[in-house]
Amino acid sequence: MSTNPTTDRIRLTGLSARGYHGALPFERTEGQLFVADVTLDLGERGTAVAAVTDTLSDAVDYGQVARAVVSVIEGEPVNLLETLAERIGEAALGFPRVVSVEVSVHKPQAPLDIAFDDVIVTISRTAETVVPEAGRTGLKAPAPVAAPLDLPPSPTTSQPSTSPEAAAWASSAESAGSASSAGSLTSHAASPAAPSGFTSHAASPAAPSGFTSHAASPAAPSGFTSHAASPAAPSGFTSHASSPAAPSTPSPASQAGPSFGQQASPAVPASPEAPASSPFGESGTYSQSWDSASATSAPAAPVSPAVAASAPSTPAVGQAPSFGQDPAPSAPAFGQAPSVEQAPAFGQDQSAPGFGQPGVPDAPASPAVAASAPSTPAFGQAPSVEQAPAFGQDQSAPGFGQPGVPAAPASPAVAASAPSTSAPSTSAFGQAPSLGQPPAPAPVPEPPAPVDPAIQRPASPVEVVIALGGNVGGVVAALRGAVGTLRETQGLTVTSVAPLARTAAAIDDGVPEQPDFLNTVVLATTTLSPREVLAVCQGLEADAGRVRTGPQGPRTLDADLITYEGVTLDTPELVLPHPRAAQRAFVLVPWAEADPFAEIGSQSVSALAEEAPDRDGVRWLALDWMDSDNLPALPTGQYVEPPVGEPVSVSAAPQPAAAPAQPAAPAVPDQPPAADPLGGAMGAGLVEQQPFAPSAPVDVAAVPSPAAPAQSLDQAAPMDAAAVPVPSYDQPAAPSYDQPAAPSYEQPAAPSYEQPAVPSYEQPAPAQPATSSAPPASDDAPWKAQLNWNDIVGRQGQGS
Ligand SMILES: Nc1ncnc2c1ncn2[C@@H]1O[C@H](COP(=O)(O)OP(=O)(O)OP(=O)(O)O)[C@@H](O)[C@H]1O
Ligand SMILES: Nc1nc2c(c(=O)[nH]1)N=C(CO)CN2
Repeated sequence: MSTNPTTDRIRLTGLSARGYHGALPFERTEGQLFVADVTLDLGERGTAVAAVTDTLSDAVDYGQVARAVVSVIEGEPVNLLETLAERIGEAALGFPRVVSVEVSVHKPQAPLDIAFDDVIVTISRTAETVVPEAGRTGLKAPAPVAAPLDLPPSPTTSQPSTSPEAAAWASSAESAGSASSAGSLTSHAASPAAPSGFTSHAASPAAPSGFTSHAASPAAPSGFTSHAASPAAPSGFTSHASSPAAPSTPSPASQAGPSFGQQASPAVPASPEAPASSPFGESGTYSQSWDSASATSAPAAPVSPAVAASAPSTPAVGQAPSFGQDPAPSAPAFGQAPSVEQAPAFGQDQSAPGFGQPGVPDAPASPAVAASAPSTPAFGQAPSVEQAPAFGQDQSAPGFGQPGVPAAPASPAVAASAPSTSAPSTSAFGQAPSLGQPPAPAPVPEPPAPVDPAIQRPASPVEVVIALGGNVGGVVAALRGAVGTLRETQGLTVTSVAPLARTAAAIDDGVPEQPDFLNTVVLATTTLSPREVLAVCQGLEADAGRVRTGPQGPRTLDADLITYEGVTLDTPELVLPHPRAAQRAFVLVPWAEADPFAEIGSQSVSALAEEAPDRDGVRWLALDWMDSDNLPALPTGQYVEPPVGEPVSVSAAPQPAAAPAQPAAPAVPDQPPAADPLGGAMGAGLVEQQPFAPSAPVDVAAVPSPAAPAQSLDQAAPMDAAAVPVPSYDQPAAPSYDQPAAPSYEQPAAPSYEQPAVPSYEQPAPAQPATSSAPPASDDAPWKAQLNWNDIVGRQGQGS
């Protein structure tokens, strides 16, 4: 790296946000996680002054750097990681005292069709080497976060320049000015929230000659003049933007031209696709209804759709909506700042790796995901964060600061509320207000502490539901591993593990067919915040080496947070309850098994399960799949279309389901991987099904062993044995699971039958031969092995 190890440096790692970068169309519409590590080289003794004065304005405010980086990630989409890294480098170099920078950009969810941990592009740049991109003329050093974002000055406030925020503003201004390198620096800094007529006189005495700021934001009210725009750009830099992506990334909100005091913050590089294109970006509100956990709940002021959608990139505070709009001091407008949620994260030490996810470094498992995803600075930004750990939550909630659980988001949200509630006589940065700043600001009525339910930890454990599924690779192992990890995750207690369900892939029309899934649901209680639980889920996926080839492509492990007790949420990062869970039998069926009285959105999970469009795709359930040594040899079994016209009245109830075969069923056990029975490729297993012998059809797969019997969802349903030609165990052609010949994923012994090399999902083996009564598996979808129709569960035993 070009940063010099002998010089002073600041490192920010795991800065995470959702971006829409990539060359593939779905990457532009769906977005994905990007993580940045940034090392700022401050030169020799670059921190010395700050260390002596202990004053933020003499330091590089890493909170602002973090926000700037996230703004770039959430900003204008680019094709390449290289470009993204370059822009982040530009943003970082835009800060005073930063002489060079190393940037690593991670794309852990990159659309590769093989398992991988991460894709990382690392660049090193110095101020001199930053090259403006074509089409970005004049944007050499985008002001990372325009200082005005710190300031919610109000035109209706009698003493705008003396508010705490103004003090912070002035502080920032001074910081920027004093830090500015010699030379003319013109900053056309956007000022998203600057109120009409507001003029900042916070010019720094140290501001270099020629430093001129033009508030260029479309939302910047006329009359606003800032002499303290962005943090100083390096020598020779001319900044025309307050935010890297702002000028070229019109967000719906910005285009809507919200007036000052309203929710949207146009100058912020809102995620280009959010809200319109974000899969979860639909307009909506989030609200929270903590029961016992609402120690510091904000007035659940609904967030406007625009805000909710663009929350992560909306510098709420700076908007000063409450000041401009609501004369009431209690200004619930503060409560609407989804930003609040986010601010704290940046004030925190982001260096801590993921929590509860040992071995999953930066990306999804990192608390940074939960903590830093949003870029919205709240209330005076970082300073607040560092002040008040309040939050009213149990900061000692297990899960942090414990072995394997780095203490990262220790006081995540907290501080959000601090700024204006803390001593107003002190600048928001906690600095002595004497450093060229205006006099101590007059006390401003305390707004209610804003609370973002996404990052709020409950005071006492709440129930959560996590759905797990996968259809590529060693899914059984992945699912077991995920449950094991959840059990070990501090702050989370697994209370129940649902049966394992084999389910047909529920995918939209037009999406290529893919192997059946194995799905389950984990019930737990937690003291983690919703975002933290989401981060845990994403860590599970990373642990499993999640493979994704597209939005609905097969995956090694998908872990979704289905419900979090008492919280509804609609943000790009997290929607609660999960927006599609109520229509997904592959979630509802196992969930209902684990908790027959469960509800989602006040509806019975059991009832919804029966109505779900993919209900017929639930092929069987295995109860003790976590511990059983007798899982079906075929994790996804055989697929046999139900006999047409034949009344089927079979359930997979324990007894009949244990009957392993029907005569008509093909004998096609999968080959378990010889070396790693649990880690074998599930997809491969699906495509490599081979008959023992055409003359000895065996239905091994689709039927759980007696030890792990298929579980009828409708056990009360009478079984019409007569209508079901279910062979007995005595049938010689139907080997039981006790038979050594029956391969099992639990039985490492290599199967005796000969198999070709294990094909991969991408390289399917030849289709299985059909039996007399079963339709042949198609060549183009060999995993779609025939389903034993008596393995379909529920529906009064009717297969479909
Ligand atoms: N309740 C939630 N649980 C999990 N992820 C969520 C949730 N709400 C929003 N998300 C976001 O959805 C994004 C995409 O998730 P993921 O890639 O798992 O989707 P998917 O598996 O393709 O589809 P689905 O979410 O329908 O299973 C994640 O980055 C995450 O931030
Ligand atoms: N059967 C099944 N189908 C799916 C599943 C899943 O887990 N099981 N997950 C999906 C996206 O997460 C899409 N479709």
